Amino acid sequence: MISIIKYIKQLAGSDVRRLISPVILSMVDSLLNSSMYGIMIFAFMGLAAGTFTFDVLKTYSLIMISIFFARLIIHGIGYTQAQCRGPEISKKLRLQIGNHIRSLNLGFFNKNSIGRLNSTLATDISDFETIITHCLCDFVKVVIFTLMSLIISFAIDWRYGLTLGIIVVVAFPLLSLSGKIAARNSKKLRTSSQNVISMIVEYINGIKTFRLYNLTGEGFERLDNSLSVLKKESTHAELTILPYTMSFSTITSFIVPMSLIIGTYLLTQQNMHSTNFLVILLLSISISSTMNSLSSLYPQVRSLTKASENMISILSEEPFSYKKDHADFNSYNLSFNNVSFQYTDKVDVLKNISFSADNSTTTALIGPSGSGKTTIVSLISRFWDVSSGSITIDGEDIRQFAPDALTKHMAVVFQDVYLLNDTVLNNIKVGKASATKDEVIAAAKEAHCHNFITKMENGYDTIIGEGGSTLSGGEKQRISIARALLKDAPIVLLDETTSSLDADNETEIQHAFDRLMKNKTVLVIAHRLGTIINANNILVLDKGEIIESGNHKTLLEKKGWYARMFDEQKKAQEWTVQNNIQLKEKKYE
Ligand SMILES: Nc1ncnc2c1ncn2[C@@H]1O[C@H](COP(=O)(O)OP(=O)(O)OP(=O)(O)O)[C@@H](O)[C@H]1O
Repeated sequence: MISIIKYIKQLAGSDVRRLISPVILSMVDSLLNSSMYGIMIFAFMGLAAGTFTFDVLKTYSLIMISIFFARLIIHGIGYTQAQCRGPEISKKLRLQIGNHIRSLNLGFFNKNSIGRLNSTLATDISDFETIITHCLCDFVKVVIFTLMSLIISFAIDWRYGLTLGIIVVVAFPLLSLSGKIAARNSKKLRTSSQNVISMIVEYINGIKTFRLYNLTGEGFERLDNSLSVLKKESTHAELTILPYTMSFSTITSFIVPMSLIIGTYLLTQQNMHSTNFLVILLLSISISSTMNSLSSLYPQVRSLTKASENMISILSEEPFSYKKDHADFNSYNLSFNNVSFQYTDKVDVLKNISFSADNSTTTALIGPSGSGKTTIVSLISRFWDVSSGSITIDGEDIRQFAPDALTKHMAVVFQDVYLLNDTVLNNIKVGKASATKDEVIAAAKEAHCHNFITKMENGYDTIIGEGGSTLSGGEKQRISIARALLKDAPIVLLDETTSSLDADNETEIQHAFDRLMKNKTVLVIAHRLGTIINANNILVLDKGEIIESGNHKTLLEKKGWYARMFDEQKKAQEWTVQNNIQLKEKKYE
């Protein structure tokens, strides 16, 4: 239990103080509840002694009514506080974890499955909220009431107190064991449920592939297996804990018959006052039912162990370090200085990369698949940090700046465009939250998406499905170009931007790019060499190294990889044009 309190303290941070008040109110409520039994003893004693007059009855009734209303108010305040503060603390925690994840190196996502993150952000935090909102106060109430009942029972008769004490001492280790097992089971259960979530996410994302390869339904063994494991773990968790909780409940149920036996013995053999006998019976019924509720409450509280560890392990991931929250540059000259980079510890994905990309210039990155082009772009956005060497903007190492501060100066159009499940308007406004509708429309026109947007059911107010599922690849890409145009940032990073655009639109889109790239520091990844002929500098990458660099003319003169590829692409293009002409001629024959 102490470990759970430590976890709550660690996760709630300074807000843990806000939980003290509802916990104290629960304690007071429980103390007042126990005090009713004290008053009952006095009342019964007065009755037996014949001193129970109408005035005494009035006094006792007044006290009882006052305690009743005090309890009502205290319970109401404590309950309301817990109900309000629990969700507030967990909301803060959710935001804290979300913001923390945002500040991490993207390597974190290589190590952690979507299922794990999903389960932590949804289930683990919800469980934490349930514990701090409901279970914590209830648990405190039960413990205080049990302790007070023990004290009262000793006050009535030490032999009765001792009997009750022995039952509690025998029962509590069982409860403690059930808590330990619940904590252990919850580790396995949570891991299995994380696997199931990962599989479901994979299943939904890959539904097309699964359907094409008949992997849906029973055939999709991975999801099927993970569901079976979850079912097995859930059953195992219930069955392993059951003997302990049942034994605990059985022992606590013995309190009433044991009290009856010991009470009768004390009454008949030891001359105990009959009023005490009555109080013993009433008290035993209350302790028995209160302690019984612990059998489900305690394992529930202990199962928070794994959930807390999951959240703490995410929060203890080292975020990107930086010195400055803001980045102000006089120029946007970008420079790679002997940059090497590894995603994992072993393989150098980039080796000693050095180049400069100055203001108002375009630098093109080309090379075979896996040569490191996307990695270079990701390093500039500080998705990752270099393993050695440095990247500078205006002579300043980008590691000095918070990633958010850096990306404010960048407009990025990546290969895999992510669109929000929101209106078209808001999706474009991602580029500039303060943009007016007119500005959005102007950007959409420049990116050649205005026409298809206005043909949609609600125009700019049409909701795009999750991840842009209702749009074609080219449409998604044009919306992402509109975003970048709206942002109008001084550094432009383009990755495979023309790959999903249809041929008819490509020239027009190229104009939009020219507008986007004008007077900017541009880094563009391209596979079609025809689009980068005018680039100021072309870097040819192979296996993480720059094997050639220069402009189109000098690279052709070198007669190396670039010249060979350019020649091949030109021939392929001529061949396609030739084929198209022949096909058209055949059609009209
Ligand atoms: N998140 C990652 N974790 C580990 N390795 C990665 C990761 N992303 C890329 N790599 C590896 O780094 C190397 C360079 O990848 P990168 O995506 O930069 O190549 P690229 O030139 O952009 O390829 P393409 O033209 O196919 O997009 C590849 O070997 C790739 O497998």
